[in-house]
Amino acid sequence: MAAQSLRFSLSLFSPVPTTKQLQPTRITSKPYLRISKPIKYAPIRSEIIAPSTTPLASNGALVLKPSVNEVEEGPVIEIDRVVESDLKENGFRGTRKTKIVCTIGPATCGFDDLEALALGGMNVARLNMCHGTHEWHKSVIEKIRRLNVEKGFGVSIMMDTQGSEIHMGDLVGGASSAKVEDGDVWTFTVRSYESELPERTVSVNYDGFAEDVYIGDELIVDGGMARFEVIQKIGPDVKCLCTDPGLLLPRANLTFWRDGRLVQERNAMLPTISAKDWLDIDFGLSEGVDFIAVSFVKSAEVINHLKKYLAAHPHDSGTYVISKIENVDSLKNLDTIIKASDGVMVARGDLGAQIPLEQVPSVQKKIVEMCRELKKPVIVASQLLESMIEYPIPTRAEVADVTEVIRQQADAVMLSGESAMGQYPFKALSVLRSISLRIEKWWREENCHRPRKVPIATFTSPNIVTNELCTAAASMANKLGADALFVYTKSGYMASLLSQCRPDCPIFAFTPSVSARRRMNLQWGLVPFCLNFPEDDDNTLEKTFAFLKARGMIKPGDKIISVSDKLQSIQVVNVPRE
Ligand SMILES: Nc1ncnc2c1ncn2[C@@H]1O[C@H](COP(=O)(O)OP(=O)(O)O)[C@@H](O)[C@H]1O
Ligand SMILES: C=C(OP(=O)(O)O)C(=O)O
Ligand SMILES: [K+]
Ligand SMILES: [Mg+2]
Repeated sequence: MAAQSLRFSLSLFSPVPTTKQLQPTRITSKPYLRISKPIKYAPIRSEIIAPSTTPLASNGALVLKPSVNEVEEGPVIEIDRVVESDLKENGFRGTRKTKIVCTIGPATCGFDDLEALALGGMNVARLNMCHGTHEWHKSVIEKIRRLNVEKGFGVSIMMDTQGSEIHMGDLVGGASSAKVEDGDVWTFTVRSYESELPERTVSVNYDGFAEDVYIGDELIVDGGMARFEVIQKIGPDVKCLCTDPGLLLPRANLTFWRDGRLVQERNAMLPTISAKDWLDIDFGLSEGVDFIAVSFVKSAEVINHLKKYLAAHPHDSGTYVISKIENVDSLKNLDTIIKASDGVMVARGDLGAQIPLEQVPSVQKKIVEMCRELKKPVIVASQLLESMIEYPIPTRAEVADVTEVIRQQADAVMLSGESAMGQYPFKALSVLRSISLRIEKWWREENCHRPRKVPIATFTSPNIVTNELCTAAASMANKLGADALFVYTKSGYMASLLSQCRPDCPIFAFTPSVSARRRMNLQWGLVPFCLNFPEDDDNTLEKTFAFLKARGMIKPGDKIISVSDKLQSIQVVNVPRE
């Protein structure tokens, strides 16, 4: 029996491809239609060519200028090398559609670790600003950029704010965890200690905490990692008796319950984006991050405010704002929050501390469905493979949970502690990849397409036409058994509409903008390419075919459905022999 299950595990969770198995990804040719052999992989310029109409970021990392090399070599198509290898190995339809976000932490911050994650299929690296210094995050960002540039990956970067819910500070002596036993008395304090905290003392980030809390309140750490009862208040110190033993982790979230109900008033006084968060956001912008995930969003206002701030910021190149749904207020305002955001994260960790755990699965399902209806990408996060922080294989229950997320067709799944500080980050990634491939295949074979009802109010009038065009193209692709959908897109909007239709075939999204390419990394079924064809070019499709053929990515006879916003047209084309 043991041997059987071992065999099963090994075949299900296939190993990460090695560097050798993967081909370089650059496709370059001169002239356009006569394809020379792909040139040798060259040491790379910082970023890609943009047409003169693309707004340029003043951030060094994002300035889009053609290098001398490109001018000489002609147009360039860039695709993440792992995606390219996936397309070749698994076939177009078999290419993984669900995207993977990995939180980077001490277990994965080395260059080789990041490379292994990129090889294993990480699409987006998440940096959690609850932890680490700017210096630490900057070095991770630099390593990822270097990997992208030198090794041909297309990994995007998401910065996740700390937010200002009530949470603990670091533990005494910088410990990574502290055990609390039944009957222990701990002090939760708002005092600031110049030197070391006394034993059994925990600092709390919210100044009003000692005044607001009542004797008899229940204090829950991280949704139940440990529980206390407030027994005494002495100025800034609140003495609490442990009623349910467990583990305290640094900066753990705290919630308060009175008469069996979550106490929320005090949280309402805290800003969603704290002073620290604004500094982190400025840092993220100067580093050119692709996504900013905002923790503990309560309403759409804060997202609108942040988006205005980004639009006016000299370093912004269209950074996407992701709202994390993780508290009761966000559930009350879901519709407006989703509409205001560029994407959403179901942050099940904190969410599970604020609503009864048994409600989390149905809330997740509802949010994923709403995001599909409102055409916004959605990430399902936290505890997907929690046991893999310690063990090399997941529990059957975790496999069932991930399976359900993939069946719900969320855009992305996320690893937190599993990749940040776990013992098996690469195995955890491989498990996510294997389950995605398996369940997506099942979905295609069972023909599970269901037309989605889309509220018409979601679209402004020009977008209604674009939406109809995309819906029709995706439906044709399924009915005609197309090998791929092609879309030429500047901002990624049309690609996003196609992705929302969840077609059987991959969507090759060609964009001149490197930042748009990276933002598309979060969306289901999109295969983002950077492509620098001039905007007024009439032979874009033929040239694209020529490049992809030279690369061995398409072959004569492949059926392609190409969608163009400019011409408001759908073309069905078989890749020509010449
Ligand atoms: N940048 C980092 N530096 C150190 N540890 C980190 C970092 N990012 C994540 N971790 C560790 O991984 C754990 C899980 O990550 P995550 O779920 O993102 O954070 P949290 O537990 O604060 O919600 C954290 O509790 C922390 O121990
Ligand atoms: C993703 C989450 O947020 P964080 O890890 O930042 O607490 C969560 O709470 O599930
Ligand atoms: K966070
Ligand atoms: Mg959270």
